Amino acid sequence: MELNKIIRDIPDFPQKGVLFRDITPLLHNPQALRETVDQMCQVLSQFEFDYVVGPESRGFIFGVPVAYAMNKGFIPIRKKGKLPYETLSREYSLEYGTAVLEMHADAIRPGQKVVIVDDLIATGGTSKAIVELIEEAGGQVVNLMYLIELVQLGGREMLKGYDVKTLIQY
Ligand SMILES: O=P(O)(O)OC[C@H]1O[C@H](OP(=O)(O)OP(=O)(O)O)[C@H](O)[C@@H]1O
Ligand SMILES: Nc1ncnc2[nH]cnc12
Repeated sequence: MELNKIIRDIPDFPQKGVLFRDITPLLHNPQALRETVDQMCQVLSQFEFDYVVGPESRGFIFGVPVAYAMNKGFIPIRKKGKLPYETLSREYSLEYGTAVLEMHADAIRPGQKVVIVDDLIATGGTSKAIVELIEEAGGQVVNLMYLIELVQLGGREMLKGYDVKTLIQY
């Protein structure tokens, strides 16, 4: 199944000049959803790790089923003010704005290994902030896994030195 054919392009969303890659048709299609999660698990099966880390909101969509299928725990990264316990936090910039991400301070113990799962890497700003949160907690990022890579936005360069895997490149 060609997953790239099911992703819908929306010009000028959420602001002028951004070509938004809409994954909702892929989520709507049971076969495409299963294949996406299965392919992510297949790639990640070569790594040893303790947790899947995924950012709100779209990182949750793929991160939790991957964690479930691989019998791992899931660590949510949330936008500022949503996590109830003590947090670590990082400001970051996006293709369309800036924000603050947080992780629970006790989510990762020093030496634990994690993979980051998200729907898409654009500038890499979100993922860089997550890597910094994980490393501040003493964790090690062994892989970063995405459905979509927007190559021209340079996310890979931002994450130089880390192992980035993507299923579809634009
Ligand atoms: O590589 P970057 O330039 O950081 O961009 C990628 C991030 O942007 C999107 O999330 P967004 O912040 O739009 O939030 P959402 O998942 O709640 O829609 C996407 O799901 C990634 O997390
Ligand atoms: N162009 C884009 N399409 C979909 N999600 C995004 N997140 C950041 N940039 C994006």
